[in-house]
Amino acid sequence: MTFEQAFPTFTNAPKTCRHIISTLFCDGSPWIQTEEQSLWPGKEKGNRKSVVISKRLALTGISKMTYKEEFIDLRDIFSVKMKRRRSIGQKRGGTLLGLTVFLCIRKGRKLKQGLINLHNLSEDYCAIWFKQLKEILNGFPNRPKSLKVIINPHSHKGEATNIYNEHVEPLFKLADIQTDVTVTKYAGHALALLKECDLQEYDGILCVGGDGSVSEVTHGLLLRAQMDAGKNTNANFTPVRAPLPLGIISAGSTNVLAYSLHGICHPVTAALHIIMGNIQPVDVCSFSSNSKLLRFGLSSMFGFGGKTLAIAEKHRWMPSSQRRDFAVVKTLANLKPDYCELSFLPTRDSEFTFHRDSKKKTDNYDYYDGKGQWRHIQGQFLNVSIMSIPCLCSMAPRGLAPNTRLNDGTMALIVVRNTSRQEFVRHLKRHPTLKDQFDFPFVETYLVEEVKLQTGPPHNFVHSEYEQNGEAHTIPTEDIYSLNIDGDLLNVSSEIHIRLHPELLNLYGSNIEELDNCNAKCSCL
Ligand SMILES: Nc1ncnc2c1ncn2[C@@H]1O[C@H](COP(=O)(O)OP(=O)(O)OP(=O)(O)O)[C@@H](O)[C@H]1O
Repeated sequence: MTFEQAFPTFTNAPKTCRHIISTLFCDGSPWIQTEEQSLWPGKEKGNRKSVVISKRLALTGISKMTYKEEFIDLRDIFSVKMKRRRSIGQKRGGTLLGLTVFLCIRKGRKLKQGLINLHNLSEDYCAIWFKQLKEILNGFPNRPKSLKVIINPHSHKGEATNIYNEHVEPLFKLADIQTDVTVTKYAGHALALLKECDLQEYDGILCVGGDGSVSEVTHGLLLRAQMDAGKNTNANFTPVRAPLPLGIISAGSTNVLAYSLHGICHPVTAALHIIMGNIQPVDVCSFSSNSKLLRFGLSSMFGFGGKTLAIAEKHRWMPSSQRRDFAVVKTLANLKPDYCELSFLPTRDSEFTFHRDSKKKTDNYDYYDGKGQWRHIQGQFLNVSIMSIPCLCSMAPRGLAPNTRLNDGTMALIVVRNTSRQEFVRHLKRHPTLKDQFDFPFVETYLVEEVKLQTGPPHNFVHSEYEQNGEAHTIPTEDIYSLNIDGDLLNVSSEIHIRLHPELLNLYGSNIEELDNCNAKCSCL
């Protein structure tokens, strides 16, 4: 008797489901070639494979299955559970109904949970399949068993804990991932924790929060790696890679890293990337001053970006969405350029790009005449951005730096020279549109490996005033300026040296190549 004759209801199930079930029972070798994994191997009825599989299914005694999705493969499974009927309040035992297989399903950039119910009343059959599936799941690389979770309870609208408890923790439980949760009590708590906790207990770190929290955890994790490797961070050192991958559950207002990584802010997608062990290496920058390491980070802004964050931080009492818009408007109202000297090393293996008429730059430019040579520019700048990731966010769905990638070994250096407020606003307003935000004569972009940023000639210095014998005196003090590093504010007074370190950090996630298809809308300009 064929399988179809034995179990007529099963013939209506999607072919891919039959394919999955069959692969579970190929003794010793549950795998089918890649090209066959996403589709039923034989389209024509009665071919050799389908007959073999049908026989196997007949032997297993599968009586019924339900599943709506198509095109899945074994690697999409992240959990298997025994399915039992239990009366209300009953916690153990119950009548066995079969197995439930949990799957990760991709819908565009989103990942969601799916399931297949395999109905079978035999304890013996279910025990065998359960064991075999568990073995398969344990064999997948990078899937974490234990995570250190760090939650900032104050991020954005204070929703981080809820987001974790409602959307993430149940999935981790389903996937049998152990978690050790710390809810931070003060700014800098995550950094202190990562400096001293025993990381060997964990397979990965998870940060639930906004950009500032992610930045602190990224820095903490990389700093810890340097401490463990005995690196002297006060010299021009070559950093070692972070020991554990980092997962990000976005709970902030802008969530630049989460957007750049997942293309969307969706806690379930982020959680499933972690569960499935999807790893994406990213390039990281180190920020040093006077040969002293200040910070590891992924993006930085000086000028408009730094001042906006400084104002936003001073108005933390405002709701976060209003705070950001308020800070943008206030900084625009007082728009002033800063004098700045920039030295940079263009990327060796890629042409740096100009987005303005190069003829107009002859007065300021020491033209690049070979690869690997330092270049220098100086003048009055409204904003300088240095970014090792594309920095996607709702205000810039294609990215603040769409000309770089997560791990392409380059940083984007974007320089906005002094211009009128009106022109600068035009440049900002292009970020959420499909128009090129760099196509202005006052904007220049380069792909670089290293940057030195020096600001504030004597006439720009901050002066402190005092009175002596009735006379007013001024003392020039150091020029302190605000640097926005991944949404965290850093006040600096001397030259900043920014170096790129390719693939220094592994993140749980995937690479988003099709940036232009993102439909997010601007909310602040
Ligand atoms: N318990 C805490 N109390 C106060 N500050 C905290 C606490 N935990 C973390 N922080 C700090 O809060 C800062 C901002 O956090 P985060 O970026 O997560 O929120 P946000 O600013 O609301 O989000 P976004 O940056 O997306 O607007 C971080 O720099 C972090 O160091």
